[in-house]
Amino acid sequence: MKVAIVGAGNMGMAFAKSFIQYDLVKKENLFLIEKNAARAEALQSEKAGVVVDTISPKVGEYDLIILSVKPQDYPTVSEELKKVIQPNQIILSIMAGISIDKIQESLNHRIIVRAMPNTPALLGMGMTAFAASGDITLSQLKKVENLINSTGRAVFLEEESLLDAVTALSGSGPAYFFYLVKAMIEAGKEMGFEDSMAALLVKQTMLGSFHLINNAEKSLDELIKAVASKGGTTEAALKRFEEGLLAQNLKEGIFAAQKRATELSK
Ligand SMILES: NC(=O)C1=CN([C@@H]2O[C@H](COP(=O)(O)OP(=O)(O)OC[C@H]3O[C@@H](n4cnc5c(N)ncnc54)[C@H](O)[C@@H]3O)[C@@H](O)[C@H]2O)C=CC1
Ligand SMILES: O=C(O)[C@@H]1CCC=N1
Repeated sequence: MKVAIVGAGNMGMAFAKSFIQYDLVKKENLFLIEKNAARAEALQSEKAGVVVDTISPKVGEYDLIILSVKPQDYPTVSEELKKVIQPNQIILSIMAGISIDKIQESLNHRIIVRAMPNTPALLGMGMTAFAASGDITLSQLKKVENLINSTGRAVFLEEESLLDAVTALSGSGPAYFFYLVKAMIEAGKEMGFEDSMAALLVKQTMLGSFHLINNAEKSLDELIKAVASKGGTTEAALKRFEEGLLAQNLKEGIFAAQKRATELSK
């Protein structure tokens, strides 16, 4: 398959690297359109693919075009892209908040897949949800799904409107996890540990706990109960979290992310 990527930044390249790793796309068939000169030069020197800095008619030769610029940069991109796009090309957008309708209208093009990945895709451990326009064939959809599967797990959504919630939950989710880990490491340092020791204690705890969620055959409440002894230390921490409305604040943060995704589509 021949793939062009408009915006070879973090997510665009996370995708590209997985396609190459699983031999779904050959480097000579990977067209990287990257506006930032320093970034383009770095991609060039690591021989990541065929690197260019602007959208040209050559883009029309690729089976799939991935849109991975920031939503704010999309108007400029669509202006250029609509001049060169060919009717049989598949568009895969990973941009937050920009609807299939909007992409169809701005590109005057029908075949659109809209996906929301996350950064663990860098390690082939991403979580992506995707939806598609009614105009796509099953064969085209399967081709895109096969590509996304190389970046981790993928789920198809019948309802595109759920993608803003996906963005808030799994798209932004890695940042929430890093935020919690960072706060725990900081607490460790304030209690007297060296940075590296605090980080080790927290990271191994998060890793082991994640595997318990998947393997212990217990609900999250049961797992919490198994740690929190009556009158003990965990209970003291959980009580403080409840007083500070930590769970509620987390949920409200996620709802704010969903609202922002919806705003981006306007
Ligand atoms: N970073 C994340 O965790 C996730 C990001 N996304 C979406 O992916 C998209 C990209 O995000 P990131 O990779 O984080 O951003 P990024 O800033 O790393 O990458 C965007 C790239 O697009 C390039 N660019 C901007 N305008 C261009 C143009 N006209 N032509 C060619 N290249 C151009 C920039 O120079 C930059 O390298 C966004 O729309 C975001 O909503 C989706 C899921 C997760
Ligand atoms: O923060 C953002 O807007 C993008 C979408 C999901 C993760 N990063």
